[in-house]
Amino acid sequence: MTRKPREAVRSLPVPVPHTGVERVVSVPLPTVYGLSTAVGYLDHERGEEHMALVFGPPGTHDVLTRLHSECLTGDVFGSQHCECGEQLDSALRAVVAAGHGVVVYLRGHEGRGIGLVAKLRAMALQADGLDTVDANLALGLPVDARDYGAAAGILHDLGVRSVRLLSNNLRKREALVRYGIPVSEQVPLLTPPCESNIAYLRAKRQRLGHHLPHLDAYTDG
Ligand SMILES: Nc1nc2c(ncn2[C@@H]2O[C@H](COP(=O)(O)OP(=O)(O)OP(=O)(O)O)[C@@H](O)[C@H]2O)c(=O)[nH]1
Ligand SMILES: [Zn+2]
Repeated sequence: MTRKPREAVRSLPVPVPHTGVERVVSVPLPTVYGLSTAVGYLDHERGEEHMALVFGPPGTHDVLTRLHSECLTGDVFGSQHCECGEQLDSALRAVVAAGHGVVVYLRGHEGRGIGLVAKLRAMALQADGLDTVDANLALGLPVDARDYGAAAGILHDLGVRSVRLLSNNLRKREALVRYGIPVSEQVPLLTPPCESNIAYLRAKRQRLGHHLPHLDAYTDG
């Protein structure tokens, strides 16, 4: 048998899953959506905490998965500046309807990675007329500072090897693939716009490239 030289093996372009997350605890969590298992993780690389809600035995391939970026205002307080709370609700319902799946709740992603108070400052600038991209830039902050290495590490730890990703954000898909989790399908998570968030959703579509085709049905005024 011929063996490959070590250097050749090392240089293969295999995506490496993030290894900096540690599973700390796993506990049954009954929710209004159904019984889940809450799995707590520490991301030692970034000093962040994350949680995965697992419904059923998740399976290994084509697992219906939501990577949800924390949004305190939307997820907890029902803010209509954005659609995060409604997306979280829809994602949990979709996973439960499918019978199994995973919702990874990414803390440290708050405000697309700039943090809660900076996000509130960006929202104040939007109230003055800037859009969601220019508001971050006006604060001297990145438009999107999120990293998905921890998410990939969490999925890997849960035994998930490929996903059907509940998201309208093509960058999430690309990031997961880069971290070694193939996306077999991108499942849209569209919410009906309201007066308070339609301009924000349009900015997400035009400037961040989110796939939001349903907005075509809504005209100005
Ligand atoms: N900086 C900033 N962050 C916001 C704003 N509104 C919501 N967010 C944050 O945006 C994050 C969600 O990102 P989005 O770009 O809305 O959506 P996404 O998660 O990339 O895409 P989907 O998977 O389709 O939901 C959450 O962390 C929110 O806290 C805003 O006006 N400014
Ligand atoms: Zn939000």
